[in-house]
Order: sequence, then C-alpha cells, then structure tokens
Amino acid sequence: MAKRTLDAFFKPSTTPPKRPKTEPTESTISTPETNNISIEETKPPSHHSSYPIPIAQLPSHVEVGLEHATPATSPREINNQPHLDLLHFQPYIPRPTANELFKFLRRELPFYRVQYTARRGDVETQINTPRWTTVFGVDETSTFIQQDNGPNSLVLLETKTKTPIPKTKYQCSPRPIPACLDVLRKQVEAANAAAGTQNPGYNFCLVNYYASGEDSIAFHSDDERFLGPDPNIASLSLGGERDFLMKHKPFVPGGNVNGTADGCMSGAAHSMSGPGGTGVTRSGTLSGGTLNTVSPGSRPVAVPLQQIKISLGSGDMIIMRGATQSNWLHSIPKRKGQTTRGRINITFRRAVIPGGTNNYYHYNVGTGGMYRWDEVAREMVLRDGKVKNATG
Ligand SMILES: O=C(O)CCC(=O)C(=O)O
Ligand SMILES: [Fe+2]
Repeated sequence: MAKRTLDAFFKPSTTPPKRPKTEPTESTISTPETNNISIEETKPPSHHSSYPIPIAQLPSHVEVGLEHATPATSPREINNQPHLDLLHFQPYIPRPTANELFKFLRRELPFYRVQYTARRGDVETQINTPRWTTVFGVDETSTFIQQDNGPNSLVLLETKTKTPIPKTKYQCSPRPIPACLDVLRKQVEAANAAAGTQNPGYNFCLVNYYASGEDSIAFHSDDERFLGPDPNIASLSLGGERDFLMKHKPFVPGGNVNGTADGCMSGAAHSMSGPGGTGVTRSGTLSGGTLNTVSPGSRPVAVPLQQIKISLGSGDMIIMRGATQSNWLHSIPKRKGQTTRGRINITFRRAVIPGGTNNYYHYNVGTGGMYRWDEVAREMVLRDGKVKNATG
C-alpha cells in the first residue's frame, strides 16, 4: 500500500483526477515536481459468489489514516453504574478519516430495508426495519478458507474438520467480511488487546445506515444466546452525530422482557423494552443515580433509574463488555424534524452457533431487494429486486 507521512496525510492536498475503478494497482507519485501528491488507484475489489456486487477496497488515503492514526484517543472507561462496563473512544478514528470512511461505505456497500413478520401469541405483525442494514460474517463453526489465488476463491468449510459445509447447514449464503471492513475488524480487536480485554475474536460485522432522524433502533440488548455469555460488542459511529441511550433492564420476575417486534432486530430474540420501543415505565424519578427497589420475591432488587445519554460523533467507538448486555438496553432514538446527517454504525460481534448466522442474515439482509447509494439522487436506490440465495 502507498504510505504517506501523517503530516502529508493531514495537509490539504490537490485532489487527483478520478481513475477508473478497475485499475488494479496503486502508487504514490513523489517527485520534487509533484510534492508527494498521492494518486489513488484502487486495489481490486473483494469478490465472492455470495456478494450481490464486488465490494471496493478502501481508498489508500483512508487506509493510511486508519493505519497511522488509530486509536486517535485513549478510551474512557464508563463503569460507574451496576453491571455497566463500557470503553468510549472519543474518537477512535480521527474525524476527517471517519468522514471519508462514512462516504466510502455508504457508496460501496449493498444495503437492505428488511421487512419481517413477528408473532406474539396469535397476532402476526409486519415490521419495517426503520434503518438500512447489511451484514457479513459467519459463526465460529464455519470458516472461510482461501483455496487459490483466484478472485472468488474463499470457500466455506467446517471449522473443526476443514471439510465443505453441508448444503443444508444454513438457510442463507454467509458472506465473508470484505477487505474494507476486515481492516477495521482487526484494528478493533487490537484496541481490545491494548485495553486489556480478552480477544473477542469477532466473526460478524453488522452495518446500519440511518439516513435521517426518522431512522432509529429501539431499546434492545445484544444478548442473544448465539453470542455466548457476556458478549463483547464493539460499535463504531461514522458520519452524523446521534444520541446513544442506555438504561438498565427492569426486573421481571422469571427473566428478561423478551422481544417483540418494533424494528430493533439486528438479531432476533434480544431482550427489548416492549412494543413501540418507548421503554418500560418505571415508578420513581429519572434523576441521577436514584435506585428503585422492587421486591418481586423475597430478595429486593435495586434497579438504577439513571438513563445514560452519549452523543456519538464521527469516528467514536463504544465497546460494550462484561455483564453490560445482560443488564442494559441501548437505543438510537428517532430525531424527527431535526436535520441530521446520515450516520453509519458498524458493530463487531462473535457468534458461536449456526443459529446466529441464520438470524443475522434473516434480519439484516432478508429476502427483499438490494439498494445502493446514489450520489446524484442522494438516496438509496433499488438495484436488484430480489436477493439471490441470501436467505431461505
Ligand atoms: O447505531 C448504533 O449505534 C447502535 C446499533 C445497535 O445497537 C445494533 O445494531 O445492535
Ligand atoms: Fe445493539
């Protein structure tokens, strides 16, 4: 990859003329005449039979920014409430690079507006996911292995036996994490190591695009059984600033408040705040740190009433660790009427069983059409009416 110094990277540079995307090499012209002007030529895109389109590699100026300047700050630990264990990088990626990465991913990734039906008792409801989504990865029982040097040569094998997976193993065609997101995955794993966190071994990358303040994710926790106990979820924000809310789960005799549909399904069966995603009504005041003690049985349980609001800017990253997911709900609430820039969120996770793979593709790719960002229309445009082999 073409390397440039950090100084050169942050200096305004003359934008070189755009080259056709297909050119497979890249170079930096560095002579006294050109004064280190970087000519960006892209590496060949990531191909796979499961992809609806080839997925471009990062432009070298973004790659350089990521390589040389992340983490941009040391994380702040947020663990001042029961069961809460967060690392907040503010930012993790320097803002100029994060903004470039935002535009690149919005332009290059396939996106979906997933619709699904949710059943509660006898009642079936059709849910329109209130944001754009896409997903890559496979659970730990399968592994993508490079067979040869061909562009389409990653094959999916059983992790244990290294034999091809049975055709019936998945109700979807798992997609390998493309190079442009795999760079981030590795860096975020390194950030965990630097913070003394056990290697999360991320094998999934979920992407949300919130086009405006109308798009949202309702209160939920990412504590599906297919993620194993105490899952580590890293969540990266790019583009427009949005509020990230967290609140402690209420005590429910017999277990969690379980998922009904309100468009927060990055995976099924998370714990949720109830239909409508407006949250569980609690008695008491929502003032700083007040504890509401409920006594469902013989043992009183203290429920912290303080809701947390973190404003997430471009490049910020939150790593949610330990008991956070089993005890806290999080959301990106709607901001109707406010002019908000589009925002991309990327979460890295580790799924441990095939059910996780089926679930993530079902709720983040689905069976509807594939959309791409259109720079002229400035919106997502339908490109492919039906998803080929994406879910069963
Ligand atoms: O957009 C965000 O910051 C949150 C996304 C999220 O919670 C999820 O995808 O599970
Ligand atoms: Fe989440």
